[in-house]
Amino acid sequence: MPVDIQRIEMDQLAVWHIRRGEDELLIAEQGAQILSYRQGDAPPIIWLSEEAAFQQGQSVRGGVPVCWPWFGELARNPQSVQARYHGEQPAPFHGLVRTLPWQLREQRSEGDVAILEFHCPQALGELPGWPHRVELTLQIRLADDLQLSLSSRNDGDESVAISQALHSYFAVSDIHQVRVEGLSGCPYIDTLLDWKECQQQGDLHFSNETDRVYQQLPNTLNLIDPTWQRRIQLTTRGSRSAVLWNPWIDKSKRLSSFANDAWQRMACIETANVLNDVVELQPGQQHTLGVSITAVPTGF
Ligand SMILES: O=P(O)(O)OC[C@H]1O[C@@H](O)[C@H](O)[C@@H](O)[C@@H]1O
Repeated sequence: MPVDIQRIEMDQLAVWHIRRGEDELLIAEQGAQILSYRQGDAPPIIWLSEEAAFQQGQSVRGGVPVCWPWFGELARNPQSVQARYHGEQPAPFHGLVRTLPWQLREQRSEGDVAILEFHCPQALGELPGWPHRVELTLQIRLADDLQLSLSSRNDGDESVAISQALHSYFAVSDIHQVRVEGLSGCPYIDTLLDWKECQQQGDLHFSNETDRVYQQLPNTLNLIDPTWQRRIQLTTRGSRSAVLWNPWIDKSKRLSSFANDAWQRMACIETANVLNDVVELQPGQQHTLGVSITAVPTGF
């Protein structure tokens, strides 16, 4: 199967365009952000907003933004994560690296597998208000599945605590029709019910705004889409937590680069290390947060 890797420009952003047979993957160098992923002429697997803007210094809506070295609002993170930030500016939502220039360190194909590795030079002691040295890399491996591995190695001489997520937006036929399997029995925090602790019973169906932090997860989740006759399977590494998010009707109107009705076409399952699953790295220690994403046809 032929593999072709090319650098293109999308408005202000440098983007890597990878073709593997009929499959297509787009990755912006800024934030090492996957923008979209599709296999052949099937509907996309990773969703990109129709209103996405490709501007320097702005996170692109959709794809897989990297949230690091904290996830969401810093003040909601464990004290160990909060204590690492000493910035004068209010702490940005979802951390410090999603709008930074990352660098492509390596691109190669091994047989019919494409491998690209990005790193974030500023994480080595130059992030504003975050005076730690971490070698931060994202390896992207495109085979029959898409594998993402976000590695952090503490190159400093003090321990460092981080929360993080691969904030993946998945394309769905209709949010009302899909469900997430694999969560049953797991505890979760419902951020929309004043961060109440709850427990999942059965599969998750979306019927309202959803913004939950699931914990103690197994390493496989499935997003089942009967209309598109497929399930998207996520197999994770180095993670026991995930954020499940859909903004629904009202919040959609407040989001940047997001059509008012786009909530019907996407669902986020964000492979994470958050709350009691945050990562503490001693000097020299490394952690990899990984997810493999694959679409499996189902016969309904
Ligand atoms: O608009 P942003 O910064 O990309 O965040 C999008 C969403 O990201 C999710 O991870 C959060 O749980 C939501 O609360 C948030 O709205």
